[in-house]
Amino acid sequence: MTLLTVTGLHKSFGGVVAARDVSFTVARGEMLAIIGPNGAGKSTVFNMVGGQLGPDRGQVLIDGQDITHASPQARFRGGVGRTFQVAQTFLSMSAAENVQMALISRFRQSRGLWTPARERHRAGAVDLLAQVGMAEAADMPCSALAYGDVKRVELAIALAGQPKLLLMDEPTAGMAPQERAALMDLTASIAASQGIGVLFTEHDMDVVFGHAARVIVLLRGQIIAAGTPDEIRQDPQVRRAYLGDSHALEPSQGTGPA
Ligand SMILES: Nc1ncnc2c1ncn2[C@@H]1O[C@H](COP(=O)(O)OP(=O)(O)OP(=O)(O)O)[C@@H](O)[C@H]1O
Repeated sequence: MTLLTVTGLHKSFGGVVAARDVSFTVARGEMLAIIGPNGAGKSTVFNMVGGQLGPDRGQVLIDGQDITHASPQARFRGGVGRTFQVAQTFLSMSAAENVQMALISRFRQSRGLWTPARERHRAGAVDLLAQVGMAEAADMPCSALAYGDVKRVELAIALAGQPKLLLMDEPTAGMAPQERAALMDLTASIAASQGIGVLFTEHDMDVVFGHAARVIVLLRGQIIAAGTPDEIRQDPQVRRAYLGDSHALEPSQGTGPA
């Protein structure tokens, strides 16, 4: 069932057309990757879905609701969540406290005002940490966690907002190959079991081909191919777009799909 519908998005910066008539959909539970060479327009499209950038024309619908001109905050309330980079996690706070902060912010108007801050949403936070395999580390400061574990906490923080659509910008940047596969396997299984659509940008082709259900390829602002990882890997136009870097489309040894 379709969750996100993007139709005819267009954006130019001066003379540069960064996105040209971009249309695609994301279904509930589906992992969709946006790829393309440097400057292809990935961030531009991603930010028009997230609300950080307004399109010149085109439309973004979530669950049939037109959010084209909604602020990032309004989109968040409408079910568009986003994972944030490690810098925005409070490293001195414990894993549980970080997730509690996200829950407090989600429920801020209504509940728990008589509960001491330390206990507020503690159970909910531990439950979310359990979903990402981090319940045991609930009371450890994030600064003491391995990088891959911080990424799991970030995923739990994003899930605290109960997103229908999760936007992940380069989710595995800076991670070791085995950690990348584990994080993306976890994301895919949570997305499938909770019916969350995931839209992600990624430079690592092992992550893309191993974990996306579908891939769209941008070149100079336009979608030149859309399909399953196998279809994309074989597509002559895609291979030409990556010319000079065609090894990028081949799986690297020992780090392929889990
Ligand atoms: N704020 C801006 N002002 C001017 N030009 C911009 C701006 N943002 C993007 N562009 C241009 O739009 C085009 C698409 O950029 P975008 O960042 O979306 O590509 P990308 O695929 O995300 O690239 P990368 O993989 O290098 O991050 C590029 O030519 C870029 O220089």
